Amino acid sequence: MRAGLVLFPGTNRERDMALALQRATGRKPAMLWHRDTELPAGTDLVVLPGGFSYGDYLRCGAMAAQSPIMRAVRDFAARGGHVLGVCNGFQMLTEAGLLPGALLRNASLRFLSMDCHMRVERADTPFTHRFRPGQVFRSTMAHGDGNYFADAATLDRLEGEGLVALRYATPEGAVTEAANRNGSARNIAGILSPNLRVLGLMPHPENQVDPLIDGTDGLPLFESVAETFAETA
Ligand SMILES: NC(=O)CC[C@H](N)C(=O)O
Repeated sequence: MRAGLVLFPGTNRERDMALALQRATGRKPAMLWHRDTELPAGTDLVVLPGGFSYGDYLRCGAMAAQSPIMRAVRDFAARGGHVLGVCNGFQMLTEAGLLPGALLRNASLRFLSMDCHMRVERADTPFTHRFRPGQVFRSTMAHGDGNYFADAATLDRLEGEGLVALRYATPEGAVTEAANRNGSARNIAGILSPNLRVLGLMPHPENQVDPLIDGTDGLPLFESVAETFAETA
């Protein structure tokens, strides 16, 4: 799999993300710069990693969504390309109109840096097929603006079309208010585009890809997308 990892001024999770992709695919991702106007030929997956792009000025992800490379990312997605946005990357995807809704300030108005658990709502997508349906996995949240919001009609459509990929849940898999630390609508942690090829999620699965650091709960996500492109390994 040929992955391209986009760096913006203020991105800070690119090394962890690069390592996660390398572990799953055996290949280093291409490091791309926000001023680039084209993706490398043969790119299978574009990854927008976490951080504080442009210092979170205006709104998280708002300025990144206007950067030159995002035009190429939009075109790539329109041609059916696969895109993964994690945390600040998810915020960019909503700001760029590639996913619906918005990430508002956490309900507590505090930056949250803590473990969380997610339940896999769809295990038949390019990003999740190595999980079992309903599987709960542990991850980490580290954000000030992770409170997923969309109007009721959009939420109903997302649910109706099966585009909610991940929900905050207890370790036992119960979708409760207490498990939803940032206040996201309907406990939504991650959503998909209608063609299932764009995934945005707030927690950081790239934190859990090494048994010696914090376990490997996040690895199936990267292995799923790597397997999707096994033929271009
Ligand atoms: N870890 C991140 O990507 C954080 C995203 C964004 N800067 C926020 O605080 O919400």
